[in-house]
Amino acid sequence: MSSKKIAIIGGGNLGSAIAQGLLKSGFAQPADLTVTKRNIASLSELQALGVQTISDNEAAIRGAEIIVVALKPYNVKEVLAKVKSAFDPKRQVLISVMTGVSIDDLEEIAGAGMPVVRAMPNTAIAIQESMTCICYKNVPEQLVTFVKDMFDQLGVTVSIDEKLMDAATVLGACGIAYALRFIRANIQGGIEIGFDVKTANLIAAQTVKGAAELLIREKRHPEEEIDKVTTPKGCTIAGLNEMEHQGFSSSLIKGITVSYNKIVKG
Ligand SMILES: NC(=O)C1=CN([C@@H]2O[C@H](COP(=O)(O)OP(=O)(O)OC[C@H]3O[C@@H](n4cnc5c(N)ncnc54)[C@H](O)[C@@H]3O)[C@@H](O)[C@H]2O)C=CC1
Ligand SMILES: O=C(O)[C@@H]1CCC=N1
Repeated sequence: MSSKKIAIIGGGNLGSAIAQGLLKSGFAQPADLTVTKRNIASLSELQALGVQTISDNEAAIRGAEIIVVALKPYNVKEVLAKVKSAFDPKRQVLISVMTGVSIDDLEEIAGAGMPVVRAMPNTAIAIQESMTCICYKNVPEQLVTFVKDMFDQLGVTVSIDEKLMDAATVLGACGIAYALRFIRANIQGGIEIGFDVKTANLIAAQTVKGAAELLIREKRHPEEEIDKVTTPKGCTIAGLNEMEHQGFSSSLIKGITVSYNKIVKG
């Protein structure tokens, strides 16, 4: 459990998911957590759990040692410029989960010498199942350990070079949406071949979970597992090949590169 005060600046989709994950994991107690948003009325779920929700970013930053910034990338400079004096490099660390905001930008925002972390989680952080890629600058060893511990409670972490952060955003954070769209298509197909939506949803989601677990637990390449399913002249290979004829892998690869170029080229 954390003995440090944590402020989440920007309690939107991701900021709120992080707060929920921190509480569910027991890493943070409600009294140690503050979440900010301009309109705090929509944070009633967190309020009910005992989390402090305020619109005063400056007070939240001053009162915390761990500052997680989950604002939109386009308004972070404007929002945090007003509260720059609240950052204290001697006792705080700034963790940004924002897309495309570099460590250099973050140092400019919070002041030179500020320990800075870029972390790229995904929305499964709310249920402690995030994939979180992390890089650090100027962060003392014990704070690196603290930050890693924190995200380890919220899923799986990997430390990467900052130059891979945009790629991590696409594969890990956008990846949740790609996976969900894959599941949705399975549900649509499942209904067409006879299932009601609820049953199709369960079968599609549990099947994807099982496929992912085979790779994670057994550390295998997907094709090794696919070979076990594709009976010669069988229905699996017939369906898979038709999917490839229709551009299945190609469309995913193209989508991933379009998402990536959207971040790096705008
Ligand atoms: N949603 C996702 O799956 C992921 C998002 N990200 C990044 O996280 C950041 C947040 O994304 P979302 O949560 O999706 O966006 P969001 O729009 O849901 O959250 C941003 C929040 O900041 C609040 N806000 C705006 N001005 C504020 C101010 N002056 N003071 C306090 N709060 C203020 C907004 O009301 C909003 O709730 C973005 O930079 C995004 O790139 C990163 C990984 C995954
Ligand atoms: O779509 C976006 O811009 C953000 C970044 C990663 C997930 N959502």
